[in-house]
Amino acid sequence: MKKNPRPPARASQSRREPPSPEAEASRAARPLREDLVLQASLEAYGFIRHEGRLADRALDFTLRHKRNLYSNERRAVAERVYALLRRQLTVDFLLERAHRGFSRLDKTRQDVLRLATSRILHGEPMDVVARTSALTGPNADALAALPEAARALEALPRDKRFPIAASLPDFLARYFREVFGEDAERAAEAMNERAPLTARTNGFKGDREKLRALLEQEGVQSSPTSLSPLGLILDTRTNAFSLEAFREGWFELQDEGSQLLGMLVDAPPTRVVDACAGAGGKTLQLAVQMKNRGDLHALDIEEWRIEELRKRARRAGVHNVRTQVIPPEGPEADEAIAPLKGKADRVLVDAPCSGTGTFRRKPDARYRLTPEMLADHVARQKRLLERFSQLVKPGGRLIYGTCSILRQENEEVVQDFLSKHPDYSVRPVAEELGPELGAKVGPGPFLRLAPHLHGTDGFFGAILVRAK
Ligand SMILES: C[S@@+](CC[C@H](N)C(=O)[O-])C[C@H]1O[C@@H](n2cnc3c(N)ncnc32)[C@H](O)[C@@H]1O
Repeated sequence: MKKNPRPPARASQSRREPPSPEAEASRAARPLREDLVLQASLEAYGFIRHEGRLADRALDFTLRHKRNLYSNERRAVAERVYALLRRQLTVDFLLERAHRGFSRLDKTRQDVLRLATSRILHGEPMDVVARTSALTGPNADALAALPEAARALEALPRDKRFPIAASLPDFLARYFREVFGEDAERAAEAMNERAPLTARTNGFKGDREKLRALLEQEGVQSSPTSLSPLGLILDTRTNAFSLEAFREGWFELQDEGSQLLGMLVDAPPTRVVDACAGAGGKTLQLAVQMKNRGDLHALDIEEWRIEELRKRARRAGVHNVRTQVIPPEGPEADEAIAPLKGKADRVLVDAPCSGTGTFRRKPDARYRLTPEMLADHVARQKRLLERFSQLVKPGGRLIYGTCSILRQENEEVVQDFLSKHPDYSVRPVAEELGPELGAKVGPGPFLRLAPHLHGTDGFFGAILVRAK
């Protein structure tokens, strides 16, 4: 085979004329052109590690400009970059021990070694990795020294080993230990797994079994989620956005944990506020709960997110949403929401947070987070709860949620709010979800989800009821 065959003419026709399934299947079976995969992986990883770009954007950008890569090669680039991000601190630790001159190598050489080491950690044979990474001399020898470096890691005392083995910055490793105790290793391991591709059935179109049958007709196998009654887990290789069922609004991609948080709202067909609506993941779910009746106010500070929400609402057949872009802080923010004061039966505050529950999907986020940023998140969460609680009418409910596993952003924010608002009390989530499901998502009165226990992203949810 030629090393760099010219891309077939169809490759540039991209979207409107996708390759036939037969052509795609035969390409997927070809061996990877390792030099091209390595080059693209280095570029994307370099953007993330050395320029601080977000992983999904860096990969999008790189792969958009590498039109000559086949789909199996694109997948390999994405998988290898994500796999390395999940193990970045482990890989660096091992290489610093396995290669004496590692820190003096130029960035690209270091990254070649990092990608190679990560592939070995993920089970690829060492000789294949060395050959396909074009490593020679001391750089190839370093791979052979990895098992000894791994033994050195194993020999460290637990508190030193855990952050490195889990690839968590020290302060996060400490919080993981505080939250999960003896289970911290298992919790962190599960955060380093790949997340499932989960859909939420749009109840306006039909039920989950009907959606399952429709997906099967399009060649996509799925299985029901075990906790959310609305979810289906799709084969991760599915390009969900290209499916007819998606285009016709039958489903949205939404993690099962996020679906469970949405279920806590139990929105009646009256007046409901989704205060941090973003692109509307939960807004669309609430619209179904409301049977498209009443007023569902979707607020956010970002115009582009609200614009996306509008598009998704049209596709989903949602008619009761009123969108509003609001200022983030200060008297203007209060003024913007003043007409809703004391009028809402439900207010959902799905607060911006550290995202520590979503490391499966965003493995690079952990390296960006600092204790100072965490403190900023907490301060903002308290301000948002304070502001949006004013919209709850007597007897109404305030639902607070995050995709964080950290107590500081969850229980502590709720406790702080309750200490200032004696007219609010906690409604245990089991009362909302029923005893069977409720028993699985605790412990305690809150929704507390984690990948190692529930197979979902990490989520927190609290229902706070305002006295009549
Ligand atoms: C966790 S995301 C929401 C996700 C969304 N609810 C969903 O289910 O897809 C948090 C959102 O809060 C928004 N936000 C940040 N500060 C805000 C503020 N002061 N007021 C309202 N929304 C805010 C962000 O723009 C972001 O879209």
